[in-house]
Amino acid sequence: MEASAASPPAVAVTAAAAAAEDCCVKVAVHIRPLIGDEKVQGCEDCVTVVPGKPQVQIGAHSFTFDHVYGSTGTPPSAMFEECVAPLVDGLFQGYNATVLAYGQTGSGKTYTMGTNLKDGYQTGIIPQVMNALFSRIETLKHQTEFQLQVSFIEILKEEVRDLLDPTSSSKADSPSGNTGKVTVPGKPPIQIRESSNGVITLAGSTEVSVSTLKEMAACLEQGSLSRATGSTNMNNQSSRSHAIFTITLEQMRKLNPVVSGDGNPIETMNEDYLCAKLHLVDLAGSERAKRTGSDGLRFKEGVHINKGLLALGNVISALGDEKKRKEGVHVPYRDSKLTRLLQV
Ligand SMILES: Nc1ncnc2c1ncn2[C@@H]1O[C@H](COP(=O)(O)OP(=O)(O)OP(=O)(O)O)[C@@H](O)[C@H]1O
Repeated sequence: MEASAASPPAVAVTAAAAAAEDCCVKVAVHIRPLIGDEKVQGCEDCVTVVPGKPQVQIGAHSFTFDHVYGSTGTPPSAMFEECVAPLVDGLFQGYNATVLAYGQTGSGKTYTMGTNLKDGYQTGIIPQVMNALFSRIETLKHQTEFQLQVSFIEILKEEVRDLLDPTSSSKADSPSGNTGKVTVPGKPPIQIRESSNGVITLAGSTEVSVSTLKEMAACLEQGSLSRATGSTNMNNQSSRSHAIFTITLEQMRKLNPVVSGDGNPIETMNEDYLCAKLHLVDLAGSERAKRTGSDGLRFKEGVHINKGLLALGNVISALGDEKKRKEGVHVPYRDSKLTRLLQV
C-alpha cells in the first residue's frame, strides 16, 4: 500500500506458506512512527487505525489487512508471534515459506525485517526467526539431526549478487553511485537453475553451513553490510535491491529407535528426511520517480524495481486466489528473477 508523502508509511509483510492454513497468503501492515526529518518538516500522521479492526483509513479510503501493527493498532512486538512463528513451526514440518516486506521507499521494510544492523536489529523479524529456530533445534536435537544452510543474495537491476561471497569486497562508493558489493572481475554471474524435479537452485552463490545462532547472525551481518544502498529524497540510506535471506533446514528424524534395557537407543529402525526453505525478503522500495527525486541511474534502478514488484504482485494475486489456484491457473513465476527465485 502507499501513503502520502507526509504520512508515516506502512510496511506490508506478506507471508506465503504451503502450510495447510486457511489461506496461503496473509498480509499485515506495520505503521511506523514519524521519524526525525519528518517531525522537523512538520509532517503529520495521516494513517488512522480503525479501532478493533485490522483496518486503516487514509482520507476517504479504507484498507483491510489480516493484521495491523503500530500506531493505535496491535503492538509491533506481537508481529513475530502472530505472523512468522507459525512459519518457523511449518519449516520443522517440511513446509516452505516466504516472508516479504513490501512498501514505498523509507516506509520501514529494512527496519521491520531486521536487516539494518543499526536499529531494528534485535526486534526485526530475521533475528527473531533465528532465535526461534535455534531454541526449537535445542529442544529437538536428541531425536533429530539438523543441518542448516544460509544464503543471502540481492537482486539489483535484474542481476543476482551474492552478499556472502568471500572473494568480493564491500566498497564505500561504486561507480553506479551505490554503496555495495564489488564482485571480482571475471567471476561468472549467478544463475537461477531449475532441476528436473522443479527445485530452484542458484548456481554460483555461497551457501554457508551454520550450526550456531552466532554463525547465522554473522551471515546476516556480513550480507547486510554488503547490500547496495543509495540516497533518494525519501530515504538517505535507501536499499536499491531486493535482498533475500534464505534458511534451508534439513532434518533427519530418527523413528522407532530400539532401546536397550538401560534405556539407551541401540539401533535406528527408520529415518525420516525433511528439507524446507524459509525465504526472508526485504524488497526494494516501491517508488515514484517524482517523489524520490530520482533521475539517471537511480531512475533506471527504479524502473527495474517497479518491474520486479509488478511481477511479484501478479504471482501473489495468482497464488492468493483460491478459486484460480484450484483451476490450475498459470502462475507467472518466470516474469522476473525475484519471482523465479521465490518459486522454491
Ligand atoms: N518502526 C519503526 N520505528 C522507528 N523508526 C523506524 C521504524 N521503521 C523504520 N524506521 C526508521 O525509518 C527510516 C527508514 O526505514 P527503512 O530504511 O527501514 O525503510 P525502507 O522501507 O527499507 O526504505 P528503502 O526502501 O528506501 O530501503 C530509518 O531511519 C529507520 O530507522
